[in-house]
Amino acid sequence: MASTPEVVVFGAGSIGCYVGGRLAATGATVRFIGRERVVAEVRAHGLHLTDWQGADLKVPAADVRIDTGPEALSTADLVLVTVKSAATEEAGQTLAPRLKPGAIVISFQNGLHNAAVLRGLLPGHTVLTGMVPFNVAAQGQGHFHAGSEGTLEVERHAVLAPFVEAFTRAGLGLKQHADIVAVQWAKLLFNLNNALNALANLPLKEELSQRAWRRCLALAQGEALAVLGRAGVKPAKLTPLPPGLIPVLLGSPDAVFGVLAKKMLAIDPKARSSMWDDLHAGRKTEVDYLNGEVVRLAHQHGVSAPVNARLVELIREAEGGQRRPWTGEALLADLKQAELTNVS
Ligand SMILES: NC(=O)C1=CN([C@@H]2O[C@H](COP(=O)(O)OP(=O)(O)OC[C@H]3O[C@@H](n4cnc5c(N)ncnc54)[C@H](OP(=O)(O)O)[C@@H]3O)[C@@H](O)[C@H]2O)C=CC1
Ligand SMILES: CC(C)(CO)C(=O)C(=O)O
Repeated sequence: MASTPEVVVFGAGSIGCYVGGRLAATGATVRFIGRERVVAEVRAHGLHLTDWQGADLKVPAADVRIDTGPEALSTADLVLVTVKSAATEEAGQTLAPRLKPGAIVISFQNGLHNAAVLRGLLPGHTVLTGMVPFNVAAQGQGHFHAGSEGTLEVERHAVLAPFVEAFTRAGLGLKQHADIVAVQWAKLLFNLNNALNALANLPLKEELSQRAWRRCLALAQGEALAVLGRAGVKPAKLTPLPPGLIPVLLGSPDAVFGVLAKKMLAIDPKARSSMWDDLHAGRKTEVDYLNGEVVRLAHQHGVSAPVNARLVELIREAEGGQRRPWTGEALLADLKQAELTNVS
């Protein structure tokens, strides 16, 4: 490995530009691979990375190495895969013939199986599961803003040692976990809100400030927790409150929630979920990799998950162009009805 390891971001979008941009702005050697639209934007404006706590970093256009082609992969020591889940297989196929021996790959994606998909396509390489806890919104003109807190998390592995300092210097952290599956499930419980946020068509903070939307999330999480219990999966504790108690907190009245869940509401007022981004841009969402995983696990264990199945159905409907103007109350009634009739 060269004295300064080379990091390549595969999938320069919100997460890729933000994480890679902060690494580049603080001295790491980073190259980006992305689509023409993002490449043109970043070449024109450079990268501007801000966060909700006031961090403000820039990489001038002349210093950003970004391309649509995969050439940068051949010299990468570490590849961060930051495409949406449906694009993981194609990403792996692009990486496979180009990575040099010993190159390491981290999947910084939501969902459960992206690293496994990459591992299957990249035998001989160490592929690690990562987790991004914070929200990033693309603001245009190369500006990416992180609207909530958290440090990057990753599966524990000795190969990470040469890279930890760069992530720390960038203010991103790189917390290593022995049980990354537990971390992924804990994150997925939060990501059950992605579908709700997309249907609400509201910023996350506004949505989570309304009890009816929180009660929808409590229903989806409660159902998922019951399925996890049945499957013997214990989600990690990523917040001061254990995962099992979060639905109770979510169900509390607005005034109580506002006081008890200050941290959960410490979100940039404009931030929305990545699923809202996808629906808004007319792209297929990751709902199958989030709520769909709860439905699949339920079926594997001989039970059903009607609330999450209904959310998958509603998001598919919205992907197909049918956008209903949901209120939290109307969706809550719909989800309770799905639970009652229990067809999933
Ligand atoms: N945004 C957020 O706040 C958070 C997102 N995440 C997760 O992080 C992952 C990435 O999300 P996000 O950054 O929002 O996604 P984006 O859609 O913003 O970024 C992914 C980018 O990769 C591009 N891409 C896909 N395939 C290729 C390819 N073969 N070659 C080059 N570029 C490619 C996409 O282009 P195109 O769309 O044209 O295919 C897109 O521009 C997801 O799993 C998401 O759930 C996790 C935490 C927070
Ligand atoms: C950070 C969070 C939970 C919400 O933005 C997310 O993961 C997403 O939008 O996909």
